[in-house]
Amino acid sequence: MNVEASQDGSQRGQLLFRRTSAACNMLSDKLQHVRIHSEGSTSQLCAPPPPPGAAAAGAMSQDGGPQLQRDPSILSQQPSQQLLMRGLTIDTTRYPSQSDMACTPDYATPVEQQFHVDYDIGAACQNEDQESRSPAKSPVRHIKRPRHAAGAWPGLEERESEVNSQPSQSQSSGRSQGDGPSTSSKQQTQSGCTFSLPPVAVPPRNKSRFARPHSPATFKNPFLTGGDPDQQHCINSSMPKQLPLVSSLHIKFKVHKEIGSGSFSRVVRATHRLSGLDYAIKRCRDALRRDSDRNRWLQEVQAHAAVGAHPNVVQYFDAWAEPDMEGDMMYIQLELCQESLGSMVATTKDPWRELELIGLMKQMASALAHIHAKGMVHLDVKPDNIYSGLDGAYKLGDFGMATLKHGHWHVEEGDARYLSGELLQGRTSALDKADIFALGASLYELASGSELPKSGPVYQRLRQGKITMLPTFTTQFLNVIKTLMHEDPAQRPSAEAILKLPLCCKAQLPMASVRRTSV
Ligand SMILES: Nc1ncnc2c1ncn2[C@@H]1O[C@H](COP(=O)(O)OP(=O)(O)OP(=O)(O)O)[C@@H](O)[C@H]1O
Repeated sequence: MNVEASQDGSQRGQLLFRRTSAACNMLSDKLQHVRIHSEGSTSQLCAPPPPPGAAAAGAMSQDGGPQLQRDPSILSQQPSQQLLMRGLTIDTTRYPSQSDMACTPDYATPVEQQFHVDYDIGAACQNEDQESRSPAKSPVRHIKRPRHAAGAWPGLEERESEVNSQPSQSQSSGRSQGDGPSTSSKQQTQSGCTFSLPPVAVPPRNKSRFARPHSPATFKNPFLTGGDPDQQHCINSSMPKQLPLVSSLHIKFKVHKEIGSGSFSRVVRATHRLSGLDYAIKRCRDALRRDSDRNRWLQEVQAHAAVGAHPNVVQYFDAWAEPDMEGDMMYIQLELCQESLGSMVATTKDPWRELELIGLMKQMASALAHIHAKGMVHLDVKPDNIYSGLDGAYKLGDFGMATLKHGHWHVEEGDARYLSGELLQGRTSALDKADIFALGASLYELASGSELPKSGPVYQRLRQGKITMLPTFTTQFLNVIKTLMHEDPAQRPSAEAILKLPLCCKAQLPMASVRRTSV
């Protein structure tokens, strides 16, 4: 160490700073057993005696770190075995002998101030080039330290302690003695000073401790594969369960208010945290415990997903299941719509105009034509399941009853008010026409402004296609409704045929007339 300074007291702080930096150079890099000449005497830097002697003579610095002291009386002694500085172990037995040392006298600093070492050597070593102002060329060879994220891998501490417990490498190059930045967390200086680098991120060895959970099952969607009945029921209670700490719903979405509920589900408006888009998230009312309930939900998801995108179908986006203490919570992420026509009718008493209803018929026929073309049927068409979309179109939703047109699956009965006569009799040969009957019944309900009966003579008459004439509607329109509700399913037009009816062709799509309410 080569320090030149006057004895001017104002420069002592600077000197101390320089000395500190220079000491860092020495300690981190090269030998350094330092002899200091001061006030005509020679003293040797050494470690304080180990405990219990350490308790005496201010062996510890204020922050608890050990403090190096001058001890002229031990000039002739061998250096102590270790210097302990801020957790760094400096093995002084590896130091060169005193005769190897080249030290520069320090005439400027009072003895007490010299080498009051309570700085962080590791940090100082990193800044060695910036900090040191010694005119002597620094013999430090730079040790490249890999950038890392400490603790980036679980088990890193374990790995680090493994590395640190290895025997010290011999002093030689000043470069890392390890096998590359990915494995070595210990560095040696030329002097043999050994200090630990912060741990380098390496994958854990013990993979079993970090084994991934089972991958969930991947289901075949029978609505896409043509309806192999064996594929219909796939979810069962033996699926692996892992209770999530936080529901994906709250991880992925900011949940706002509930916007609706049905017999099986609750629906909330939620904002996707990443995209900022709003969705309707449909969640089962209670955790599902029975396989039959899980499969009913799965069938709805698969049917809705298989339908794909259509401007008059509520868009399906995603679905997931989360194990719960009680069973399984199921979620479906859907296009957000305004309220359903059913609840709109209940809240606003405005009668529907013919043009509005023709527009609705046309859009629902388009949705059904799309669904039927996919070989599927909805089987739950009703005002409660028709939504006015935010884009100004009507949307058919709720595919909980959807099934295959020509499948041999069990057909569940939908809402009795919209159920066709043949389904009541258990005839399922023309399921697509049951959707057409339900559409006719829905239009008639909106036109009449009163709820359809669930039973009784009027109920039976409607199943025979006998409807009451409504004065505010044209005969042409009412005849179309009568045809849709024809007793014989074969006499009902297909969804495609409805779109070609003169009434629909004449009418402009009254998209702007979609009744809007706030979500
Ligand atoms: N995509 C959506 N956008 C806005 N609101 C929705 C949406 N889907 C459903 N809702 C609201 O949630 C309510 C319940 O939804 P849905 O009818 O699908 O549930 P459900 O349990 O299947 O009902 P159901 O009793 O007919 O079986 C609807 O009446 C509607 O008010």
